[in-house]
Amino acid sequence: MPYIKSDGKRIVIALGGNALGNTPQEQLELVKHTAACIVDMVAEGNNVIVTHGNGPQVGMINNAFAFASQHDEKTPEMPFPEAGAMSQGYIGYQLSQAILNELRRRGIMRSTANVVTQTVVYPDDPAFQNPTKPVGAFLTEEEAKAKAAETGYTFKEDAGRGWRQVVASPKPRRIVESDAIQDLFDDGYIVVCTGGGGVPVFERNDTYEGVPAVIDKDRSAAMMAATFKADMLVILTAVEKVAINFNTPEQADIDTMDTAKAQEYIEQGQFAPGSMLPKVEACLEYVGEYPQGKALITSLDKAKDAINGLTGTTITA
Ligand SMILES: Nc1ncnc2c1ncn2[C@@H]1O[C@H](COP(=O)(O)OP(=O)(O)O)[C@@H](O)[C@H]1O
Ligand SMILES: NC(=O)OP(=O)(O)O
Repeated sequence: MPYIKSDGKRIVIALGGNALGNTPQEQLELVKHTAACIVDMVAEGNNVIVTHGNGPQVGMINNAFAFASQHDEKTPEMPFPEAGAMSQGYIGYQLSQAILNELRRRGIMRSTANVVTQTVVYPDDPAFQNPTKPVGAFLTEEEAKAKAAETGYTFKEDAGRGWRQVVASPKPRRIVESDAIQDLFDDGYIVVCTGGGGVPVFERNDTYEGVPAVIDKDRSAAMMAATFKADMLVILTAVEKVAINFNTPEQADIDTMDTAKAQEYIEQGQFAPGSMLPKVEACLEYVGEYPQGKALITSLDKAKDAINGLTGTTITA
């Protein structure tokens, strides 16, 4: 399908878990709505890069192969980096297909391009000593402890929502396919890439090598937004605005915050580690690197209004 090069805003979008759901079947349905929200932004003339999480999906693939290989000698074990690449592949396929279908339905002559992406991380990253990234399903404390005893995996409580396996989440340093993504973006493609933050790789002796870890997709999205000098980083999650005193009777939504105010709230512990804190930190990394940029945290449903300044939480330098 041909595409029209647009002169609108250049936006890097990071999709949260609620845009995808937990199973491929659930996801196939949910991505129709996700695609409609993305195409709403494209229809206004914006150029978008779409990245997405993969915590539940990479955990599911990893668990499935671990279980199957234990019970069937013909099924191999699947290395964790390959499980990450598989998650990027199938999520990217479903997202891209749903976006294409929505573009066609509305008669919009734009096209998608999917890039399975690798992200360089450093071997001496302290994250490797302290796994923090939740992957896979939510378990009860009893289930998690039983699984930990059986497999040796690490499980932690995830922001009051249950127990999940955790793996290391090193800082993204460089997107290997950055030039290709930038060319596709500049040519007007809706680029679906860097899913799950990209498959983490070490770069040693001029060679890339996969690492069993999961990068925070919001951090990789922030790095791309800064690298590509995107006008906006848009982090889409389940809430319309970031709040102080979240989930208490004193909850108050934040419309805008600059770096200094955000740091003050971080020091007060206003943003939960493992959920909202890394999103705010990702926004700060982006505006720190590219102060002309605007970072936005909002919900998928409010994305179009938020990029037009009507809602969401905006974070500026
Ligand atoms: N201060 C806060 N303001 C708003 N939401 C918060 C706050 N602290 C924690 N949260 C929670 O963080 C969630 C977003 O994190 P998470 O669900 O991990 O992200 P993702 O959408 O990427 O999967 C929100 O849906 C909300 O439940
Ligand atoms: N890779 C990543 O950040 O995934 P989730 O958003 O699903 O945790």
